[in-house]
Amino acid sequence: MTEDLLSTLPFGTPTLPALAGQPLVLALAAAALLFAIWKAVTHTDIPHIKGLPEIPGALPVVGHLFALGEDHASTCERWWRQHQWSVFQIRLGNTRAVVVNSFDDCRKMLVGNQSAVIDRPKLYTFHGVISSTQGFTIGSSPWDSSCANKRKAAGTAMSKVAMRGYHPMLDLESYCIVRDMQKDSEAGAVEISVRPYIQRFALNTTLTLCYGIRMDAVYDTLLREILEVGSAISLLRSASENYQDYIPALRYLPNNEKTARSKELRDRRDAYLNLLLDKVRAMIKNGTDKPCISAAILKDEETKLSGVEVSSICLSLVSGGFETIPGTLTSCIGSLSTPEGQIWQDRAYEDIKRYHPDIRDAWTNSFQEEKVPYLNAIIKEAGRYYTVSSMSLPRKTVSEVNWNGAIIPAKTMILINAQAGNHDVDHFGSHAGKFDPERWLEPTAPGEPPVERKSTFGVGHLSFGAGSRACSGQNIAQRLLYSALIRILSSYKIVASESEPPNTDYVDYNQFKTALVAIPRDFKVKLIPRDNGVNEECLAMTEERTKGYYKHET
Ligand code: HEM
Repeated sequence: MTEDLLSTLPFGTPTLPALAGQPLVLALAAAALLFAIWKAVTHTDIPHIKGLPEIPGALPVVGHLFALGEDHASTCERWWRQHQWSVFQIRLGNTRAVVVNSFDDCRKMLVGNQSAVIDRPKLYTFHGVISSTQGFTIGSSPWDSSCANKRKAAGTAMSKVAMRGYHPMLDLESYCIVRDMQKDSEAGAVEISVRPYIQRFALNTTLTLCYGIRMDAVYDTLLREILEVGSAISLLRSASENYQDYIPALRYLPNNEKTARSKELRDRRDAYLNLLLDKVRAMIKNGTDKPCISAAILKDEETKLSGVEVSSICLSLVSGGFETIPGTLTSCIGSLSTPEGQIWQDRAYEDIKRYHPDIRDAWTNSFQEEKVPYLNAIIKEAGRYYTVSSMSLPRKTVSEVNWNGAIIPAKTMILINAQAGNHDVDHFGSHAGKFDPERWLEPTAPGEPPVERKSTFGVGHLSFGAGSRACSGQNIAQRLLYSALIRILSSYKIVASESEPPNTDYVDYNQFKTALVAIPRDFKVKLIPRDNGVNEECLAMTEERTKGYYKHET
């Protein structure tokens, strides 16, 4: 065949090299094609960062997404310990991310580089579909002047000074927890699940702040709709649930279920947000509105914020607290109900009595300040141990970060593994994996009252983040946890159910590892009244005092 071909060519044609080269050219072309394909399937928004280790085993197209599994925080913690790299890079599909694990490195990244890591990444499903109507929440807004304005307005609304105006709300909502626990547990005779009461508490407080509206029933339809939609949206923000954020081709699949589900949730959320704002408008018209963020803005009293910014602030506050507070407080009660936890409860009760010798005084003066050291220690430990937002909220660099000589470029996603940092034995000691409120107390001689240990870094753990985009609701969150816990612990001794006990493992307590905020597994407790007579008296007294507050219930 080759000879036949050769015989047809004119004399002098450079036939031999061409023919000899043909397979070579084909091979080169094939290699170039393969290289181009390889480049395309391993391409990332940010090229490989020199000098920063990358976890081996990234696959084409998906990168480390499959290897990360459902529980990103625990997988990254394991990689840290296995490779001895606290800071490493991974690939989430087409997105390069830097993961930070140890306590000291998390602190150094968030505080030492706070202007560089002030941004948040934009994700296709959450930003492009779910947030297309009400604007981005503060926690998901990229850093710009609008985000700065929203953050400032939220900061003012939740400052220590503003908190004074919320005493009636804290009084009423923490009272409602005990009122309904007392009723539903038949004064301790029936085991109950505590989470629904705490969910209503968390949601009502932020709804009151934002709209001056609350719901009295634990299973109110609107309340449950807000909680259900919020939780479903939280699931759609997780990387493991949403591959289309990192593998763009998936967005174009026919019958894209994620997009359809996102649109459905967006519409349901729009419906209740509009309903709430309409209620505020109606109350303003009738002169019955309560002081709240949206009424102030609707009446154009103070700000230069746009309508979308107002919705965004209200949405941020409502979604900021409705899962984090129940996640932390429910799990905390789970740990306190164990045999060991009951000893801490007794010590807390003793400390409450030290500051409020008459328990009725703990009811009238429990929401103005956080002064009982043992309770503060329990709250800190609950925040640390149950890191409800295990991978925090993602950050993005706006400028280069020089990380021990490796240059992390602008626009790189930064993931803070708060769960790993909060259980870092190098920082919290060898018992970092144990729930122990007393780690936050100074060692004292027997018989001496508990004294809080001063923290050198914010609240002392990473659960509220840190630096330029730290949790805006941190002050109010601490006060909410405190005002609920002091009343619950002064009313009851809490004992875990034998048939449905709590799961107190700091990873496994969470039933949905893929969600942005943990949802504790269900459990039940028995409430043993400390003094039924005093409980009834405190409830009656608070019922009377809070009668006039926030009548506008749905
Ligand atoms: C136990 C309760 C809470 C926990 C554990 C928690 C945790 C967090 C975390 C980890 C962040 C991201 C911080 C960072 O990137 O460094 C955050 C941001 C935020 N939180 Fe909280 N939070 C809690 C309660 C609340 C409450 C009650 C509100 C509002 C009423 C709230 C409002 C916000 C807002 C607005 C942001 C966004 C800040 C920004 O991006 O600039 N949080 N929170």
